[in-house]
Amino acid sequence: MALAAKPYLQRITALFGAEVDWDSHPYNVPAVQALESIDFHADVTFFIGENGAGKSTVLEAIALALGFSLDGGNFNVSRLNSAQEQAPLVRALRLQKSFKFPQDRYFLRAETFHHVASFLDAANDRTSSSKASLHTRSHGEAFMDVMLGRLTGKGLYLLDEPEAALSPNRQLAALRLIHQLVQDQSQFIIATHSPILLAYPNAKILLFDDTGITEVAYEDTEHYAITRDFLNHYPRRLAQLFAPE
Ligand SMILES: Nc1ncnc2c1ncn2[C@@H]1O[C@H](COP(=O)(O)OP(=O)(O)OP(=O)(O)O)[C@@H](O)[C@H]1O
Repeated sequence: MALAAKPYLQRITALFGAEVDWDSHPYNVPAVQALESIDFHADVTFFIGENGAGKSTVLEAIALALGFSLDGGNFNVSRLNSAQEQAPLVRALRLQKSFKFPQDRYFLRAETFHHVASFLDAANDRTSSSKASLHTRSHGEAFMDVMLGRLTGKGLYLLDEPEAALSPNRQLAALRLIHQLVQDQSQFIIATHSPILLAYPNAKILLFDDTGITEVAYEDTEHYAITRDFLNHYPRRLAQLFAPE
């Protein structure tokens, strides 16, 4: 049987040393405390969970361990970002990778997208569909430009809440793009709250919560259940929400 190129990132294992202070960030986050290992799906792995559950903390540590900048972007941004601050969790992570390197890599974060856009403008790296400065585009347009224009396939892509900038319609477009890139030998690891993105077929969905990190089925996620219930019954749910105590 031929060896599979994907997943490029197969597994992370956390080895915590005796020096770890479990009372301080990031080790006081329950999902980090419970982190032993994560096996990634060859196509798409999602990190989900409440705000503050630790999704970005773990995704960021993986990104840094892979050589990305904290700000995100590709490896060019990483190399030119000398102010790289090493997150402590990185030191605990061991990465198990495929024999094959991805041809493309990108760490896309809504939070720091402004910095990456500035870097790309300064480098005059305007390969986006608009060919314009990313700063003259809306947040969502610029985010979509990066996804459409810079993710070139056969890649390993880490996305942190990509939906933050995207309309529901653009989230559908992002889903289609993710599918095209998966079919072109790409792997995604995505932290998200979007019930639209989470619908990606056969993805591995990992729920971060107080008990640790567990795999869940799409229709068992709160994202699916709450959104579906609210949209189907929103007048009643609004009345319940706004009722006096
Ligand atoms: N630099 C920091 N110093 C101390 N605590 C931090 C720091 N960054 C994050 N935290 C805390 O760590 C916890 C996990 O944060 P993280 O950003 O990983 O959550 P998240 O699951 O990505 O949340 P969200 O869905 O809101 O983005 C939170 O309680 C947060 O307040």
